[in-house]
Amino acid sequence: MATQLVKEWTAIQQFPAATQGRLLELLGKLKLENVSTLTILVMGKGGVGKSSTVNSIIGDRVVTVSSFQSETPRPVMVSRSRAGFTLNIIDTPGLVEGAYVSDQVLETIKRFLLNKTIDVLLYVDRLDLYRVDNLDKQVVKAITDSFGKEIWRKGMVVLTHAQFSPPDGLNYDEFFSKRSDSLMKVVRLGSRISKKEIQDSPIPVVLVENSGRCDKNEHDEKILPTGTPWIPNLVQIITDVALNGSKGILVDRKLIEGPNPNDRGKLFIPLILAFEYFFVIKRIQKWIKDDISRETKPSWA
Ligand SMILES: Nc1nc2c(ncn2[C@@H]2O[C@H](COP(=O)(O)OP(=O)(O)OP(=O)(O)O)[C@@H](O)[C@H]2O)c(=O)[nH]1
Repeated sequence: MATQLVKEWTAIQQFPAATQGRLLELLGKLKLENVSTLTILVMGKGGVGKSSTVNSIIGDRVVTVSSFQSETPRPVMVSRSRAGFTLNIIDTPGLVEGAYVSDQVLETIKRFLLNKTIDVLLYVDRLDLYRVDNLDKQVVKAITDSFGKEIWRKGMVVLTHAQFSPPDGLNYDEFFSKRSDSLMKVVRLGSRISKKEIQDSPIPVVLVENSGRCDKNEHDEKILPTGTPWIPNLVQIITDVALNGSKGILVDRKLIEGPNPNDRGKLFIPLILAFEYFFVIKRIQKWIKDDISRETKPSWA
């Protein structure tokens, strides 16, 4: 297995002093809790801003951002170390091809993750969209089927394009809450997590604005329309999820080669055949027999 190149996280110095200070504070908090490595998995549909978010967190253009569907559908892990702490971020290709979740892309991601432990899952989508549909549910379901329902205990929803003005004078907070509610519903349905489980351990929804034209505060930090500097806020919530007490997800062979949930139905095939035999075929045979016996024979027979 190729050794992962861990570079020094020098790009952290590109952040304004206030952001840098906050990030170092958060890394210190993780180290205090004996967490010296953090592996973040970034997943979602294509073009939603996964790679841009990875670049924003690192503070450098470490992965390619494209307005078009990426040409090399392979996951990439970026590793950076700072003061004895290692941050790994795994960027993955969009999960949707055409109108379906691509099994091939999923398989590539699973193989790439073999023997890695996922500490945090960033499920990325855009804020500036109005609808969720069955495909969103299928994407969440595919992640759940691949890594188990527990992955969502380490999950957070990241909404890009946060510097967006809702139409028709709609209130920003109201728009955000509607969008996050509808996405959370999809996450709940696709992950088979009950309402109660979500209430007990909510999945955080975090806003991100990767555009170079993002507004800044007086400390030169990129801010959300609400005024919150979003990079420290995002890393703060990543830290909270990392330290939330649930175990990280170890992607081992058993997990990726385990029973394909799509095969589960196959167990019922003998039962269905037996049902068909006794309740359908037998019944039809009986009807035919009864019909023959009831038939009046013609006089010449
Ligand atoms: N305005 C704005 N544009 C963004 C934001 N995030 C990403 N973009 C743009 O959206 C396009 C797609 O971004 P990517 O980061 O490549 O998206 P992706 O999800 O990694 O895409 P795939 O690699 O195809 O899966 C690029 O043109 C980005 O510049 C954001 O927060 N705000």
